[in-house]
Amino acid sequence: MKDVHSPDLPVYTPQSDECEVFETAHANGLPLLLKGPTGCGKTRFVEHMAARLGRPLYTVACHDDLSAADLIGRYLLKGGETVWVDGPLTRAVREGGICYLDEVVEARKDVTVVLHPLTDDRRRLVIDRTGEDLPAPEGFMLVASYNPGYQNILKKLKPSTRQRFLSIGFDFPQPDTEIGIVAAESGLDRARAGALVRLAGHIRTLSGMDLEEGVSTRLLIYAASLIAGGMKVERALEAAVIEPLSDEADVQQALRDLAASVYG
Ligand SMILES: Nc1ncnc2c1ncn2[C@@H]1O[C@H](COP(=O)(O)OP(=O)(O)OP(=O)(O)O)[C@@H](O)[C@H]1O
Repeated sequence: MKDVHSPDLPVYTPQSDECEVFETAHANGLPLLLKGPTGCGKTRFVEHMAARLGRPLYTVACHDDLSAADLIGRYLLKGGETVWVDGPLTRAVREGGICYLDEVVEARKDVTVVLHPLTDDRRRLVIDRTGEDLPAPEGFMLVASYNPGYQNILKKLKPSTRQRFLSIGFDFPQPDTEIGIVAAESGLDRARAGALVRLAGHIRTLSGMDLEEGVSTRLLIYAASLIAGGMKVERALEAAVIEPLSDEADVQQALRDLAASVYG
């Protein structure tokens, strides 16, 4: 395992004891589900932990067309011959790596059939097309994420799937932690990063009412990077916060008013 402070680890500031939970899950061969809003650090967390544990990481951004074959692999025609090509999940199993399924709830239903035997005590990947039945070696871990905020009734994880995973709930970091993250990622000073985080605090109290979701740490970093690069705060907020959050003129105006009250 790598030193937590090693310079080649992707930087991650913990929110709580999530690193210990991840490590223990990994040591025990248990799958982990990360729940939380977009852009709050889930992917960075997995990248950090995979590097820390010295495991290869295969990340798959799930979408509504993603099928089991996209994860497992398929036969492809190469130079007149048909050859089997492993998908990212199979590669992770063969190498004892970590497979991260981002927004797993988006994937097609046949994906669940593949995940179930991998996420209970069988820990096996069955590849019908090649007739292989691969036991997952020590080191292999399945991590999935989903955003409970914008799930609709049709797109929910079934209890039989959810209850195969340990779960960690993520949220936006505490203000002091978030200021540190925004400043470190963008190069902006802490005072100006602090103003952005204060604005975010106000905007997040609006989410659910006028906004589908509060402003992410990712967008704050974008805004901070623009400001650090010399752009005027007003223009940076317009491009990195107001336009990305809403298309509606009245909501955009409410956000501008909030910004004016913070920067007033
Ligand atoms: N705790 C943290 N430590 C360091 N950087 C962070 C942290 N949280 C967020 N970030 C920064 O915010 C950015 C967005 O985070 P990340 O991509 O991990 O979000 P996410 O939760 O995976 O989002 P999505 O669900 O949209 O994939 C990262 O690239 C990183 O710059």
